[in-house]
Amino acid sequence: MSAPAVTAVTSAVEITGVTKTFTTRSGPVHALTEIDLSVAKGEFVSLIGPSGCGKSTLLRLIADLLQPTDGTVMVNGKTARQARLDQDYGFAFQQAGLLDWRTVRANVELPLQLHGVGRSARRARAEELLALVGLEDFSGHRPAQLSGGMQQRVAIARALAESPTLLLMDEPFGALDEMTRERMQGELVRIAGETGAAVVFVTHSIPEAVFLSHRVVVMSPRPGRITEVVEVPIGARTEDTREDPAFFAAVTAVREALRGRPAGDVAERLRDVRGAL
Ligand SMILES: Nc1ncnc2c1ncn2[C@@H]1O[C@H](COP(=O)(O)OP(=O)(O)OP(=O)(O)O)[C@@H](O)[C@H]1O
Repeated sequence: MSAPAVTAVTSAVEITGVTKTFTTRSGPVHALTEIDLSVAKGEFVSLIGPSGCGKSTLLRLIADLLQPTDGTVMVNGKTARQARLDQDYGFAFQQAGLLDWRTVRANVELPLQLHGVGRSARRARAEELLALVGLEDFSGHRPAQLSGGMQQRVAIARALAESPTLLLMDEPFGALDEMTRERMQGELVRIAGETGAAVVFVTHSIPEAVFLSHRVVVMSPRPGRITEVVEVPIGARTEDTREDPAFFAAVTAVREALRGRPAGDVAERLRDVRGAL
């Protein structure tokens, strides 16, 4: 008998037929219904939709912080639980969530320390990550001595500590001013590119979703479902990307989808824009 064929796992996340209903005192809350979503390795996908449509719930299902009522969530070809045990993903939230009494470097080292990595290896890894996020000169500072954007960069470095192949981010730049936010978006694109990590990113901002993502997943109000997936046909992101007609075309497509109108194909939309110029 021949050995079963070994198929390479190409998906970082594979969500199939997922429904999530919360049981509350005032009855069931149908947060998500019929969710199918696949995120390829190294792909950047944003989730966008009205408040309460289940974006954070979906992220928490991927992270195995919640279990689906129905359906399956696979991460790197394993169950979400196994992926959590294997530390396949890093998580970053709106609040940087740093420990004030630890130095910046000690914050980045924390997940490594919790998993028994030795002192010198931890330190070397933390220094490497702080350089990656441009904070090598601040490793001895306390979080309170840093700006909001710098704290968020520390949180990203910490999320990357164990070289996850998947980053789960829940509005990590939501509390930052617009200029810092744009700079952080540029940094994140670079970091994702350099580490090769797939990213699932929750945001309320259409331009942010478009700037960052290969695909933008648009969700409807409760019970949350995926109504459109908008492909963003923009190559390497640069300072000029936000002024590119392709960027505007993708922003318009996502906005239309959020309004419940068909987003259409962004490349076609772009041809129309160029034709009209
Ligand atoms: N632990 C919970 N118990 C009961 N209901 C919950 C729980 N967590 C979320 N919900 C409900 O599920 C729905 C989706 O919530 P979720 O936080 O995922 O939405 P969201 O799209 O991330 O919202 P926002 O954009 O406002 O952050 C909401 O109606 C919320 O009240």
